[in-house]
Amino acid sequence: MRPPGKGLPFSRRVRFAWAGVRDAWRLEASFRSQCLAALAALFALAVLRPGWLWSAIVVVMIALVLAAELINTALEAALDGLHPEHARFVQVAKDCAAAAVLVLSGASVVAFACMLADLYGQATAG
Ligand SMILES: Nc1ncnc2c1ncn2[C@@H]1O[C@H](COP(=O)(O)OP(=O)(O)OP(=O)(O)O)[C@@H](O)[C@H]1O
Repeated sequence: MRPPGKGLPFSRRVRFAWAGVRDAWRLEASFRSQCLAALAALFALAVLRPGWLWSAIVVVMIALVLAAELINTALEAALDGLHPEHARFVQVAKDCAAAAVLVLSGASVVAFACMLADLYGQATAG
């Protein structure tokens, strides 16, 4: 027997995914901050016009950070629901998921700084 929710039309699955984004926005202050930082970075791309390659790198980094935060939120919600009591394995799982977000956030900042350095180098060379 097919599990409920499987084989639904694409539009229904997009609605489920959008509901997940709304839940993360409602529940997680860090997701809201990351969305605002992403908007600021996209605005910077629109103003600075660093070229297709840098734009692609920045957009991919934004997507990775937001996706990692969504997975982190999903893991936290599942663990809190399934095992609300204090447990070492919950701590390890939550801390590792948070570390994944931190690693990607740090890499994003470095990539953005490299883009700015490259643009500065081009501006001062010419
Ligand atoms: N049930 C638990 N058992 C053991 N440690 C836990 C448990 N719940 C939370 N912790 C510890 O407390 C920290 C904070 O947990 P919490 O669920 O508040 O997530 P958070 O770090 O605030 O994440 P976010 O800011 O993304 O919501 C976790 O990283 C973990 O180390």
